[in-house]
Amino acid sequence: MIVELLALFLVIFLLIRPLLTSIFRTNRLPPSPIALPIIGHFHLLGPIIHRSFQRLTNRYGPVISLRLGSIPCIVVSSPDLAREFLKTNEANFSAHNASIAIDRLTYASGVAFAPYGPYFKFIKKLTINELLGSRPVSSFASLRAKERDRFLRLLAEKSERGEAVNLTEELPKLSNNVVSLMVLGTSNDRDHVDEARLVIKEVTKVIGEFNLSDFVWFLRNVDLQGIRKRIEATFKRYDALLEKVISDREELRRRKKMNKKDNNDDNVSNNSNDGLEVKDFLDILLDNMEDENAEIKLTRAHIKGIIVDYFTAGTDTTAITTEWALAELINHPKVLEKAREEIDRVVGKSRLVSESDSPDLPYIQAILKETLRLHPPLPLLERKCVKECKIGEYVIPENAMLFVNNWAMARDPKTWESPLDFRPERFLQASSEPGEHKLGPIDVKGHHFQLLPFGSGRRMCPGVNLATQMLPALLANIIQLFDLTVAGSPGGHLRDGNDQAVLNMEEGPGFTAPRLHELVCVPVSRLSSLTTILES
Ligand code: HEM
Repeated sequence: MIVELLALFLVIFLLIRPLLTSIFRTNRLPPSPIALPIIGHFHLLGPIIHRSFQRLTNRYGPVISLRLGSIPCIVVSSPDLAREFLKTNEANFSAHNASIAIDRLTYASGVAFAPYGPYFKFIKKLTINELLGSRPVSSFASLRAKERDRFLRLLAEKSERGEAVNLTEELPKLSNNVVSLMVLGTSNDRDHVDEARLVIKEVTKVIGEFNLSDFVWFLRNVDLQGIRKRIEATFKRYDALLEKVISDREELRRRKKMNKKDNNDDNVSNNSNDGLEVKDFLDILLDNMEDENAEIKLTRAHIKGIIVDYFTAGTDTTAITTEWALAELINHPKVLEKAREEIDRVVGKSRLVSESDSPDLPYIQAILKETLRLHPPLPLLERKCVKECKIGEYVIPENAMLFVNNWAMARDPKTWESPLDFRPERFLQASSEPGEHKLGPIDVKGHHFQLLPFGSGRRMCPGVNLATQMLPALLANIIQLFDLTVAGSPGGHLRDGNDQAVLNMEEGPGFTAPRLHELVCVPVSRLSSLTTILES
C-alpha cells in the first residue's frame, strides 16, 4: 500500500513539477507561459520557430524563459538584452549548442560546435589566417570571379534561348563551388563537388529539424521521428565522399614528396602548373595532422568535421541571402532602378562589376544589409549557457539554451522605422556629392546589437569577410546584366494593394530561413554588349 501511495505521489509530482516551477521560480527565471508536463512549451511552437518566439515575446516581454522538454531555454528579442547576454556576459554564452544530429554529422569534432577552449581557438586562428580572414579572402578573389562568370554565362545562355532558370537551385551551386575551391582546392573534380552539394543539402535539412530526442531525456535513445535513421544514412554517404577526397589528396601528396625527392625539386604544387607551391586549406590541415610537434594535433575526424562545418555554414547562408535580395528587388522596382543608376554611374556598361568596386557601391551594400536585416539566414542566434549566471534580476541556469531572435528584432518598431518595409536608404547617410550615397554607421559585424546577421563576439561568424566581399559583387553583376522576369511556381505570386502581381515572400521552415517558393526567372539581357563583357 505504502509503495503504491509513494508511486502515486511520484507520478503526481512529476506531472505538476513544471507548474510548480513556473509559479515558484518566476522571480528567478524570466517570465514564462505555463508549461505542460514532459513536453514543457513544445506545444506553443509552430513549424517556423522564430515566429512562434516572436508571438510569445509580444505577450510576455523581450526576455522569456521556456522549457523545451527537459531543456531550459531563454529567448531574447531586444538589442539591449542581446548586448547584455552576448557582450557583457559573453564568457557565459561562448558555446553553441550541439544536437544529436550535429554531434554525429560533424564527428563531434568540427569548429562551430566545439566548446570555447584551446582546440576552438587554434582552429579559429588557423581559419582566419589561412581561409576566411580579409587577406586570404582577397587572395581568392580571382577564383571567385571565375565561378561568378560561369554563373553569369549560364544566365546569358538562358537569356539567349528565352529559358527560365531556377535560382533556388543554381545559387547554392555557385556558393558551394566557391567554398569547395577555397577549402579543397582546384584539384577536386566537379563530380565530388556536385555530390558534396547534394549531401550538404541533406545535412542542413536534418540539422534544422527539431528532434524530440534532443529535448526529452527519456527519449534520448528512441527514434520516434525516424531522424536518427536519416542522420546515419546521410553520415554514411558523405563519410565515404570525404574519405575519398582526403585519401586521394594523401596519395597526391605522397607522389609529390617522392618526385620532390627524386628531382631534388623544392616546388610542390597541387593546384597550379606554374611550379609555385599553392596550398589549399585541406593541405594545411593535413600538414598539421602529419606534424608530430603541432601545437594542437588534428585527427582525421577533426579534418572531416571542419570540412563539413565550412560547407554547411557557408553554402546555404550565402545562396539564401542572394535569393532574398533578388526577390526583394523584383518586388521593389524603384530600389532596383536606383541600384542600376549607381552601377551605371560608378562602373558603366562596358565592364563587369568586380569585388574591388564594392566600396564605391554603397547603395548595393545597403541593399545587402537591408536583406540581412529582414531575412537573416540564421534567424535565431543559438548559444548555450556554460555557467549559471545572474543577468539583471534573473538567474540563467547552466546548460540553458539561449536564442537571440534576430528576425523579431528586425521587425520591432521600437528599433526600426516602418520595420516591415524594404528600404535600403535606412543604412545610408547624406553625401556631400548630390545624387550620391554614403553608408551609415550601422555595420553587420556585431558592433550594433540591433543588427546581428553574423552574430557577435568570439563566436561570431568567421565567414563574414567572405560573404560581405562576394555578395555585393554577385548581386551587382546580376542587376547590371539582366532583368529577371518571374516565371513562377504555383503559389509563388500574390496581388498587392494595386492589384499588381508580386512575388510571394513567405518563408519556409528550416535551420536557415529559406523562401517557401522557388525563385524561377527568365533572365532578359539588358546590354547589347553582354557577350563581349562576359568574354573580356
Ligand atoms: C550571408 C552569409 C552568412 C551568414 C548570415 C552567417 C551567419 C552566421 C551566424 C549568425 C553564426 C553564429 C554566430 C554567433 O553565434 O554569434 C555563424 C557561425 C558560423 N559561420 Fe556563418 N554565416 C554566413 C556565411 C558563412 C560562410 C561563407 C562561412 C564559411 C565558409 C561561415 C562559417 C561559419 C562558421 C564556421 C560558424 C561557427 C563559428 C563559431 O562557432 O565560432 N559562415 N554564421
